[in-house]
Amino acid sequence: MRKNTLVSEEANQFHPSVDLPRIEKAVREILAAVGENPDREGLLETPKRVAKMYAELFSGLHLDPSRHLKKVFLENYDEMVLVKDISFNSMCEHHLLPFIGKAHIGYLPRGKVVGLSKMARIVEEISKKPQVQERMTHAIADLMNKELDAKGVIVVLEAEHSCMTIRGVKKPGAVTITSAVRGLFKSNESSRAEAMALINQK
Ligand SMILES: Nc1nc2c(ncn2[C@@H]2O[C@H](COP(=O)(O)OP(=O)(O)OP(=O)(O)O)[C@@H](O)[C@H]2O)c(=O)[nH]1
Ligand SMILES: [Zn+2]
Repeated sequence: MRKNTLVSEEANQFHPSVDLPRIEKAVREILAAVGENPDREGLLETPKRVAKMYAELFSGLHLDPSRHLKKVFLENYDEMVLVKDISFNSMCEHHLLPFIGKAHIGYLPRGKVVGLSKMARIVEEISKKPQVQERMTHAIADLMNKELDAKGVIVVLEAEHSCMTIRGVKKPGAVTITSAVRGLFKSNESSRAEAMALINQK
């Protein structure tokens, strides 16, 4: 006997611990609480859609991004590798509103390099949970540093927080920039300056 009639007929393609019917119930409750009629035509499928949306936007809660950095290539290259303009969207944990921007990741390899797409994959997974930009920046830097045993890692994130643009203080265009440096990028000013110049180059 099914407990909740809102439950989707589709197979749950999300992690088994994601309780879609529970999210659907909560969304219905929010709609009612703000004074909407959750039973009107246009809103009938909304709880189901929102449940799937949250399952997708928070899918990183159930993933371990380190798995993307396990396959490395042994390469005699010890100069900087920088992937910039990796687009991301995450959800601010204070308001559950998106913050959207770009990540730039540079590292100085110590004999091991990683597939470039893997740097975008870790950004993607680390972004898919309730986040703050500072923690996300640190998480990317620490993961790169640990898994690659790099000589140095630099991570810069720039993002617009919709909790600051569509509500509250309402300042569209305000961009938050966070950075984290590890290893040589911390101790060597010219390496850090070189990376920042490349990141800022349009
Ligand atoms: N440090 C940091 N703050 C964030 C981030 N995302 C959102 N915030 C801020 O979290 C704060 C929450 O502040 P509160 O005073 O608890 O909540 P609030 O009353 O909704 O605040 P206002 O947005 O000023 O209306 C706000 O200042 C947001 O701008 C983030 O990634 N990092
Ligand atoms: Zn917020």
